[in-house]
Amino acid sequence: MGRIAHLFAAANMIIRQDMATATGGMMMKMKEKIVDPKTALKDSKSMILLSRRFNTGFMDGWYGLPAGHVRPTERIHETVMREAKEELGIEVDPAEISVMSTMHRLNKKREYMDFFCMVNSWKGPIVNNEPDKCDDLQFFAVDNLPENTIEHVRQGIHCVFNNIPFSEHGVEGMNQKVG
Ligand SMILES: Nc1nc2c([nH]c(=O)n2[C@H]2C[C@H](O)[C@@H](COP(=O)(O)OP(=O)(O)OP(=O)(O)O)O2)c(=O)[nH]1
Repeated sequence: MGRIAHLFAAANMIIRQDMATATGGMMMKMKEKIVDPKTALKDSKSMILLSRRFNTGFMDGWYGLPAGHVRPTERIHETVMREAKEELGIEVDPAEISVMSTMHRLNKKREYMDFFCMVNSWKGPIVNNEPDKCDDLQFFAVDNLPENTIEHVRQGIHCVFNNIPFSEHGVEGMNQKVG
C-alpha cells in the first residue's frame, strides 16, 4: 500500500479582512474588487481571521485558521466550502478558492497533508457558528500573530504570504519515527 493512504488531509482557510471590506462580504467579480488579491498578498500588514480552539481535544487555547479534515471522496475546495459554512456561516463559491501552499507534516500521532487556501470572497457576514469549539474569532495582522498561534499554522501563513508553495513540518527523519 502506498504511504499516501496513511495521510490525513486538512484544508485551512485564509480569510482576509481587506477582502471583506472590499467586497462588503458579497461575492463580486474579480474586476470589481477594490483590492487586487495578488498585490494584497504581498502585504504583511494584512489582517487574517484566526479562531481559538476550545474543547476540541487538540491544541485548545491556541489559535488556528478556520479548517477541517478532508472527508473521503471530498475535493479540497468542497472541504473549504463545507467548513466555511459550518464554522463561519458564510457561502464560498468554488471559483473563489485558491490553494496557495501545501505542507507535509508529522505531529505526535498523525501524518498530514495540509492545504492552505485563500478565500478570495464570500457571501454573508462572518459569525462564530461553533461556539462550543471556538471561543474567539478575530482578525490579526499577519506580521503580528498571537503568541499562541499553532506552530504549523504560523508556518503555513508565512508560506502563503511569501509565495512559498510547499513546506515541511516535523517530517525530518520521519522514517525513524513511523513504520
Ligand atoms: N481534531 C483534530 N484536529 C487535528 C489533530 N491534529 C491536527 O493537526 N489537527 C488539525 C487538522 C485541521 O487543520 C484541524 C481540524 O480541526 P477540527 O477540529 O476543526 O476538525 P474538523 O472540523 O475536521 O472536525 P472532525 O471532523 O475531525 O471532528 O486541526 C487532531 O489530533 N485532532
